[in-house]
Amino acid sequence: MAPINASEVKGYAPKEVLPEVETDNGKGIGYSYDTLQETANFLLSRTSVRPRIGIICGSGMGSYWKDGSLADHIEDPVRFKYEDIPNFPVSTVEGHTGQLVFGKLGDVPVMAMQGRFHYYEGYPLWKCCLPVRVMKLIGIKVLMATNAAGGLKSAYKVGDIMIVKDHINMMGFAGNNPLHGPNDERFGPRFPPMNRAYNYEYRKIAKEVAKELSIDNIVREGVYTCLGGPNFETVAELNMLKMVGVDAVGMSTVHEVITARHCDMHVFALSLITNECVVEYDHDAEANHEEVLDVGRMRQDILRKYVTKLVERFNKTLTP
Ligand SMILES: O=P(O)(O)O[C@H]1O[C@H](CO)[C@@H](O)[C@H]1O
Ligand code: HPA
Repeated sequence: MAPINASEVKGYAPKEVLPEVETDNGKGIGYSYDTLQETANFLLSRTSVRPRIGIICGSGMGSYWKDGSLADHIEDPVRFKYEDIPNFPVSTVEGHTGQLVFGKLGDVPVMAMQGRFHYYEGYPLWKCCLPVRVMKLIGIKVLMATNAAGGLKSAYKVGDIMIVKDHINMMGFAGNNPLHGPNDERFGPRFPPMNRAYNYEYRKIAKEVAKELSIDNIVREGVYTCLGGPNFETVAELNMLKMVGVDAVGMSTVHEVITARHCDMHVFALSLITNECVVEYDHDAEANHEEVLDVGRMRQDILRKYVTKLVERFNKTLTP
């Protein structure tokens, strides 16, 4: 039988368009501390902003809709396209602009990622989380991760904002973890605890601020899980996740949080519920990325105000 030429198979991406899976020149999994320090030094030498809070803008939040998004409201911005940053991956998902923005949100210096990296794009988890380690090396103390997620808990409505209380690392159950491979103690310990991953004080502040802004009627608290994607879930998969206590489903964040906690950053995370998870068979609705982006746009003003206030409050908890 004649061998199949993979490049002629429909849907096969030729090697040159796939992101490279890199292994630090064969020395191990992930980039070395020194390599990431080079990336941090590159950024620090090109901006005078010294952020202590790093924000990851999820799908439709700060990435896609110009002028109203969080990242577009950062004052005195210094922007770096991902492709211009040494060792950085590039964003390939619609709604993820692909740039780092340094500047001020309210009166707080921040660094925002306008677009994140996902496993389904072809990046290994350690590479999806590389920016978190770079954040650590530039002096950031708090990671605020935002994402778009499907609402699994029946009480959740599209447009709700869920404060993440905890996560279930489904990909980790199968041995896929951003910390897989040799451990560099300069980042953190071999066996980091994860029972206090989502900072209790920040969750409490987030509930108070929701009241102050009169958005407590749409702010919830729940458990997030990340699946590998890129397909949305089957009915059976969603029902299984519901049974084990998942409230919202996405394809990101969990590995970023693990990486941040490993290197002792404080973590706060928000999910914007962009669609209802379909848990019955006799239902016509189908999850789709356009709806995810549309709901991001619908909520961008509220999210921007909420995140800006949270950043101001979290910053007050940090010692000068
Ligand atoms: O988690 P973020 O990046 O917000 O995006 C979510 O939305 C996309 C699916 O529509 C997936 O990338 C999923 O993870
Ligand atoms: O329903 C979803 N499932 C997985 N990821 C998602 N990201 C936004 N919505 C969803």
